Amino acid sequence: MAAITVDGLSKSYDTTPVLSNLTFEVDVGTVFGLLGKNGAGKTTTINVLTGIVPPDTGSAAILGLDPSDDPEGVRERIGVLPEKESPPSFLTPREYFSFVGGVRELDTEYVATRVDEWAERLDFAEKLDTLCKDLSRGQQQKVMLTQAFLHDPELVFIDEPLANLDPVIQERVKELIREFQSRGTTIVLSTHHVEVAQELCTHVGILVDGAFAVECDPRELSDETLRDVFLRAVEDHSTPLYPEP
Ligand SMILES: Nc1ncnc2c1ncn2[C@@H]1O[C@H](COP(=O)(O)OP(=O)(O)OP(=O)(O)O)[C@@H](O)[C@H]1O
Repeated sequence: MAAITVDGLSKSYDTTPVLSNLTFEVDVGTVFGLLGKNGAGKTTTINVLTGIVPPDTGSAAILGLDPSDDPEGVRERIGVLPEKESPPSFLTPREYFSFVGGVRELDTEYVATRVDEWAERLDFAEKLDTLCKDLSRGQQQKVMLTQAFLHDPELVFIDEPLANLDPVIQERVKELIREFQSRGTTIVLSTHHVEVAQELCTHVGILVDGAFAVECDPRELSDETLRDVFLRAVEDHSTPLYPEP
């Protein structure tokens, strides 16, 4: 069963095309990796699928809902960790989670229990009552990851899940992603960490010129790594900065 169906999606900013007839499906319970060079359109894809940005043409179904027609309905059902997002500087993590719990109409005790569990797993319990402006970038990332999963959504979009996290916490986040996947949660992650995508993803799409140049199951690669596949797909032949005279 498909958690996400994307059909002929196109999006331009002014006259510059970013997505061109992008078509794909993500099955329920998949960890789907969205790969591509800087500016390839990964964040734009997530923004269209989460109802933040309207597409020019094409359609998408997210858990059966159209993000253009019912963006609130989509956002209720999914979790999102957007790129470059921080928790509000003027709230503590605990206050922020209570705010998110309120917006998502979650039971107060349920939120308190989930927050304690995530703070324990990601090692930020001692920072729950510190203003977010005084948290490190990694601690802010832990808070943002927690809010994305707080309501135990069926589908979660994460832009760079491991950004700013130390190697110990990176391993714990990978464990958490695997745990959620084994319970049937669908996870879409956009990342430049090709090795992490190879480790975690059950499917990847490599965006080139607005559509997937390659779609594959990285676990099935035998002769080459996902990095090799990526480099071949984007064919990045750089010229020397200082050519031989
Ligand atoms: N609001 C906007 N207005 C105009 N151009 C935009 C806007 N948002 C993104 N773009 C452009 O669209 C292209 C795709 O951007 P996007 O952020 O989707 O790429 P990305 O694959 O996520 O890149 P990165 O890996 O660098 O984060 C870029 O050229 C970017 O400059």
